[in-house]
This record gives sequence, structure tokens and C-alpha cells, in this order.
Amino acid sequence: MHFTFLVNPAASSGQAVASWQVLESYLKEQATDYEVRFSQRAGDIKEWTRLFAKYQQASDQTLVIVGGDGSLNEAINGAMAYSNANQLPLAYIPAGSGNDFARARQLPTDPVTGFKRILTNVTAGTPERIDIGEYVDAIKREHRYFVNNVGIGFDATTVKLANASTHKKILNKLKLGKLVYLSALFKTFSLQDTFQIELDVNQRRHYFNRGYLLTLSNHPYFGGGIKIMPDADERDGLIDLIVIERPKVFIKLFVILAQLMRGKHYQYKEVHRFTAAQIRIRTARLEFGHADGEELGSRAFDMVATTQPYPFW
Ligand SMILES: Nc1ncnc2c1ncn2[C@@H]1O[C@H](COP(=O)(O)OP(=O)(O)OP(=O)(O)O)[C@@H](O)[C@H]1O
Repeated sequence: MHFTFLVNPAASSGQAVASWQVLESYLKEQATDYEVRFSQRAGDIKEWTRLFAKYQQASDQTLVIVGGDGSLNEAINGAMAYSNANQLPLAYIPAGSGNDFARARQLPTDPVTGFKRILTNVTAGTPERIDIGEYVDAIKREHRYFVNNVGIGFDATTVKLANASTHKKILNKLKLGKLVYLSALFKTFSLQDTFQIELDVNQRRHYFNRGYLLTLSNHPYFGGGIKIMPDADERDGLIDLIVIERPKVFIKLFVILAQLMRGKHYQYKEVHRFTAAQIRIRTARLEFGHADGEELGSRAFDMVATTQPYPFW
């Protein structure tokens, strides 16, 4: 049994390297047959996974991604770029700052415990099938997969501002990464405007004039541990969507967001929740978007989103 580790040394502002070092000592101690590659830049993990899926599917080699949600997103997009028919099971050890995918699957954060679990599943030959999201955007002619969420509006603007933060690296090193998002969040309140949304769900069309936050998801979590859709199920083969409109009275927005943190936001008329096999989303004006925390830029969207099960060790 041979393991190939793809490590993103930039994940969690460099802290992923420490996770890898802990794991590597264990691998050496156990005389595990392994090799490791460190990504040099964004895109490496996607390309390496694509090549791995292409050339090594039949062998007893296991690919293990060590990084955050963005690294896993790259791996899925790489694996799916090669083949839809014969999916390459992926193993994943969370070492990012948000780690929402790991949270949803209750994966251990300790890399050695995580690896032991992977080893057990690989030995038994039983990968677990978990939904991954997929969308096709007609405006950008874009086809992408995501492991957690796609966001348009509020959360995407927060991602954009947090990534642009000049203090991100330092605060992450001090384990104060949440402050970056908190400060970006406050800026978003002053910057984010409302936008029109048109949805097609189960042969019905829905219009929202005061769209503020739109999140598509495979599971309950977004934004590094916030349960935005507590009832979303990552194994039901359905895609989950929430739209929050900005209330006419601005202060109510804070009430809704505060209730969101307690999982009690569905009661408000500004909160709209959908689950379906397929959802079409159209927005008219330019809005920021993100997929698994990776920026999609500022654009109008016309996307059809679905899910499909994917094998993970
Ligand atoms: N060597 C590298 N240098 C810089 N960026 C890289 C490198 N390798 C990969 N990346 C990019 O780093 C970004 C962040 O990675 P990732 O999402 O895994 O970590 P994170 O942001 O700390 O975790 P999370 O998404 O769980 O919060 C991704 O966009 C990925 O493409």
C-alpha cells in the first residue's frame, strides 16, 4: 500500500506544515510507504490530482490531500476534470483555517488520528460516498465542483475583503485568524447592497428583490463553522440553498444574523430555504461570488447547481 500526500504549505497561513510534520514523524515511525509533494502555487493540487486520476487509478496507491477546503476543492476539480465514470477515491486530512468539510464529516483534526482512520478504510476497501456540489454557469461558460458551498453576495464579499486584508498572515500566525473575518464582516455590512435573484426550483420560479446573502451548500456549515443550514444532509443527493433578503429595517438584519448563530433564523420571512435535485440561480447585477472560499470574482450569475456522490476514504 502506497500513499501520495499532496500538502498545501500555505494552508492556514503556513500552519499546515506543522500538521504535516507531525504526520510525517508518525509515517516514518510506522515505516509507511509514502511520498510527499508540496504545492508551489494555487492550481498545483488540481493539476497533480488530475494526473493521478488519469494514470494511477488501477493501482494500490492512495492520494491524500493535506490542506484546507480550498485544497480539497482543487483536488475534486482535478479528479473530475479527468473522468466522471471511474471516480478516484480521495483521502483528506484537514489542515486549513476553516475546515468546514471536515467539520461536516466530523473528521479528526489531529493528522495522525485522521491518517489511521484513512488507513482503516483503505484496508477495508470501503470509501464513503458524500455529495459534492456541481454547477454550470451559462454567462461565464464555467463548470465547477465544490465540496462545501458556493456563495453570492454577503459571504462572498466577506471572503473577498478577508483575502485582501493586509493583516491576514500575521493574525493567522497568532492564531487570531477569526479577527480577519470579523473585521471583513463589519466592512461588508457597509459595502453589501441588495440584489435581485431569480430561482427555478422544482418547476417553480421564485423572485427576490432584496437579496443579500445566497448560499448553496452540500452540508450545514459555512464560514468556518457556522451552521447556516442545520438540516442540510451531505448524503441525500440534493443541493441545499438559503437566500436571506435584507430587511427594510436594517437593525432586523442583525437580529436575523444573531439568530442564525443559534440556528433559529428559519422563522423570519426574509429567510428562504430550498432543497432540490437541481436549482437554477440568476442574478442581474455584479456581485462577488465564492466557491469553497475561493473567489469567483464580481459578476452576474446564471448557474444550474446539482450534486453527485463522490467516494472519500
Ligand atoms: N504553495 C502555495 N502557495 C500559495 N497558495 C497556495 C499554494 N498551494 C495552494 N495554494 C492555494 O492556497 C489557498 C488556500 O488554501 P486552503 O483553502 O487549503 O487553506 P485555508 O484557506 O487555510 O483553509 P480553509 O479553506 O479550510 O479555510 C487555495 O486557494 C490554494 O489554491
